[in-house]
Amino acid sequence: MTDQKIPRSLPLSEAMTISAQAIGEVMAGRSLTEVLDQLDAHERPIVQSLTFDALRKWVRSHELIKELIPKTPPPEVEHLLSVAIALFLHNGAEGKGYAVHTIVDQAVKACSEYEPTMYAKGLMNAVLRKVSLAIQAENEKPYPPDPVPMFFPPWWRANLKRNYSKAWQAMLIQQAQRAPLILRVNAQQHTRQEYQDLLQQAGITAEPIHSVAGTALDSALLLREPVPVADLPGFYSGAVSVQDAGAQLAAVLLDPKPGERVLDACAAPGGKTAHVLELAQCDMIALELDGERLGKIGGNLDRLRLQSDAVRVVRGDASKGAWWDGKLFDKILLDAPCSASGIVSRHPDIPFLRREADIQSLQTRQRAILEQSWKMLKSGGTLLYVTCSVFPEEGEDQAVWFATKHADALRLSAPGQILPDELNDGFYYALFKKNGP
Ligand SMILES: C[S@@+](CC[C@H](N)C(=O)[O-])C[C@H]1O[C@@H](n2cnc3c(N)ncnc32)[C@H](O)[C@@H]1O
Repeated sequence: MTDQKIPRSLPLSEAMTISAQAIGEVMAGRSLTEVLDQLDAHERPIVQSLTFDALRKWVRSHELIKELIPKTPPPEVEHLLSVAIALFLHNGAEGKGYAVHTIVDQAVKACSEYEPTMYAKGLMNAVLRKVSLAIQAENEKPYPPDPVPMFFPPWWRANLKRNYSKAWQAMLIQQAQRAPLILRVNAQQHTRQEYQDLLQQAGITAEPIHSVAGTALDSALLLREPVPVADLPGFYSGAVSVQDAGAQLAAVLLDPKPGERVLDACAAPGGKTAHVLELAQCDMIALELDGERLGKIGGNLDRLRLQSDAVRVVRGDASKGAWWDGKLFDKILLDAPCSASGIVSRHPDIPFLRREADIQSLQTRQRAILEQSWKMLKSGGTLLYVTCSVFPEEGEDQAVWFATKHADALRLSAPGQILPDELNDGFYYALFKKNGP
């Protein structure tokens, strides 16, 4: 997911109402991606942008709401307030965006257009005017009141504090920022330089990202000013994909060669499957447990023109062998189900959805998939274990557990834990070679 410029495709008041409702769904435990997937194409960019910002500024907006409204308002009003306040906060941080009176007018209009909030027009107007003054005063002070404006549950903060005593706060501040747009050029169609030239001809400025965590990247491009994907030359004929630079390490570290038998054990929506196939035409099984997500793999491969008889998308459980034909693999990419704690800047709903107990159950699932995958790997073959997590329980602890348990597992050089940064999300990478005769 990426932030787009806010296109004025929908009146702001309507977008605010939909965004407040989306926040209500997240608070009830639904994934924001799922909620956004149900919107019409013209609604999605603006609603996504408003909702992301509201979730990123949750702590600060709720401090202000608490300060100004002694009795907690009903959730519908609270969510609408958080959407409007986040717009003020982003204006303060970036010095651009909507005028104060527009935000207030549109939020009041949104209130009057939706039955459950209709009664709160006066309250909305009064609170937002006070908030705008408070934020203006705050911006004149040298330090913001809360360095981490985004909500992270206490157990999450405690975990990071324990494991990254110096970096934890900077990590959370980083994850509360808007994420840049990063592209992966399809090497089957263009070199990075060729595509950068095409972008330039279209008036879009991009710069190469040469490496992440010491691993060279040949296809990554950074767009500091995001654009809608429809404006990217050749997007619909597969010239390019949107993919974080940290995620682009997976296929590079796996290092596929033409004709090799490769398993992508947890494949949907297929971003890394596609990247592997862009690098080498291998004999690929893309395995996925979730039937709905499975459909996205084929869609991505179609758009990127990567479908062939050598590529099979299979529904199955990677922790079991029921789907497997018994033929060993040369390489296995295990992009395991995880907390997704490394990709919060692109999925700001995650801290609201995760529970502390999830970490242990994810650890158990990851181990089961690791065990089964190892059985399916040839002697001399390699397995790349990946998570988009920053919790060591899902990263280094797992790699150490695995290497200790398997005398035939040789650890090869790999980046290990990568922390979220301006250009990449947080990922974990461990590479194992199966020793054998
Ligand atoms: C981190 S995501 C994979 C992202 C994907 N590799 C990409 O780059 O687009 C993990 C995926 O594993 C799937 N999954 C979870 N448990 C699984 C299992 N036991 N077997 C196969 N897939 C599983 C999830 O449904 C999810 O789609």
